[in-house]
Order: sequence, then C-alpha cells, then structure tokens
Amino acid sequence: MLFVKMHGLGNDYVYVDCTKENLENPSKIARRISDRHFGVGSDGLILIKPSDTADFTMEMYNADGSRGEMCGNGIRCVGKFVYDQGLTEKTELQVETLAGIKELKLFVEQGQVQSVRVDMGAPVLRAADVPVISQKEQVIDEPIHAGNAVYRMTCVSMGNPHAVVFVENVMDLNLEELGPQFEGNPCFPNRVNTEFIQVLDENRIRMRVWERGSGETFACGTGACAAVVASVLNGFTKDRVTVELLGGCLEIEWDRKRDTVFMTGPASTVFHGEIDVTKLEE
Ligand SMILES: N[C@H](CCC[C@H](N)C(=O)O)C(=O)O
Repeated sequence: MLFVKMHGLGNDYVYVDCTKENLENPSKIARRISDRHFGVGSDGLILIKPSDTADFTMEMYNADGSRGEMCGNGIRCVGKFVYDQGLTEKTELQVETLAGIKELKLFVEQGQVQSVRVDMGAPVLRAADVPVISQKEQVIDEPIHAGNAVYRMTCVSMGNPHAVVFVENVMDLNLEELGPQFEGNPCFPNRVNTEFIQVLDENRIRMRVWERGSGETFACGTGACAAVVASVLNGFTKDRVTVELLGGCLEIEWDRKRDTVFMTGPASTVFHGEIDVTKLEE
C-alpha cells in the first residue's frame, strides 16, 4: 500500500489515496500502522475517497481504529494531498466528511499548498447533540469530577464531541492521567476529545488536548475551534483567536453573524512510503 505521511502542526496521520481502489479493513490498518514502534507511527489513518456530492471524501480513523466524524488538521492535509498529487487543480474545493461538506481554500506557493483555510461549520451546543448527558440544555461552565478534583467544562460539537476545560497553566497537567478520566467519563456516550485551555489574553489562548482514540496530540483543529467557541461563550476572548498548541499556532475565527467557525493553518508532507499491510502485526 502506497501512503503519504503528513501532519498539521505535528498532528500526524498516514494518508492513502483511495480514489481508485478501496482499502479493506481500514480500522484494523489504522491500529497497526499508527503504532510508533511496530508500524509507521501516527495519530491515525486518513483515506481520500471519491464523492458524489463534493470534490473528495475524507474518511478518518484514530490510532485505536475508531472512526472520527471530522479532523481539522487532517482536512487541511487532504487539501494539500489532492492538489500536490495532481488530483485537482482547484484551489477552492469541497470535502465530504461525516460532519458534512467542508469548504477549503488552498494557499499555494511554488506549486505546493503551504496553508489552508477551512470553513468548519457551525458549532453545536445542544447537550444531546454533542452528545453529553446533562440536566442542562447546554453544558457551559458546568462541573465535572475527574481524578480527585472538580473541573468546569463547556461542551461543543464540531461534528465530533469536545469538552473544553479552563485551567491556570496547561503545562502543569498530567494528561496521561487526566485525559482518560474525561475520554471515558460515562457522561459522554461516544467518548470525548478534551481541550485544556489557558487564556493568555482576549485574542490568544494556549491549549493541550487529549484526543478520543489517540491520546495527547500536538494539535487538534476541531478542538481549537471548540476551544475558541467555549472561550467566547465564557467571556474570556473575542471572536478571532490565535490558538497556541504544542505543535504551533492556528488562527480561529467564530463568525457570529454567519454562525460558522473558520480555521487557518499549515499542512506539511513528511515522506512518501510503501508498506505491506499484511505484515503489520497487531
Ligand atoms: N486531530 C483532529 C481531531 C480528531 C478527532 C478524533 N480524535 C475524534 O475521535 O473525534 C483534528 O485536528 O481536528
């Protein structure tokens, strides 16, 4: 199987062109190929497929083989993949996802995509649609017990579920311990991606993330969007925010009039490879 290793701010996936032929058992391949010792090493697997309603389809799997509805860093790399590989000459394109069709604008320099702006769609706040089990219609600044502490969380779906938690200093957190307490909390029927946020000023936040199905990652595009929506709703920032992640910065804007969130950031290719997936052990 031919693949391209790409990342968005260090949130790295293995990308496979499935526009001409399908891949058997992508969930099992995602688990095996993501292993950073016995596989290629990645946060998951992303397939680029044809679409009847858009230019392409993005199919995303986490490192544990579970399917994600949407992937912000991933969709920027899909835009780069299809342009750089000559699958399209368009610099404005649509990509179908389980979270609906997303509009991409590709920024090209010397014939290659360097960064991408994505219309990530409207944030979803209704608790039942995140989903999160709560007595409240929306979960904004509500308590949750994790480990031996109580945190305040705001829940947002960007097509995939997010719990946003504000803390004094994100670097003080033990995410290996804290992350799974949120991810597996019974109030999240489909598990959850959790963003831990330190507000720097009204236009800048610092973020670490424990992703559903992948653990701590260097960046999370949908998570950065959810974090900005939560920061605005809690009165901590304005609508346009620079999000500082371990892997670098994303520019996020919640256009309140159109009720849609824009994400702009880089997309990078690391290497092209080939692997015999039948030889990958679990
Ligand atoms: N890293 C991705 C998010 C993956 C979300 C996935 N972990 C899920 O199960 O929702 C991003 O850049 O948006």
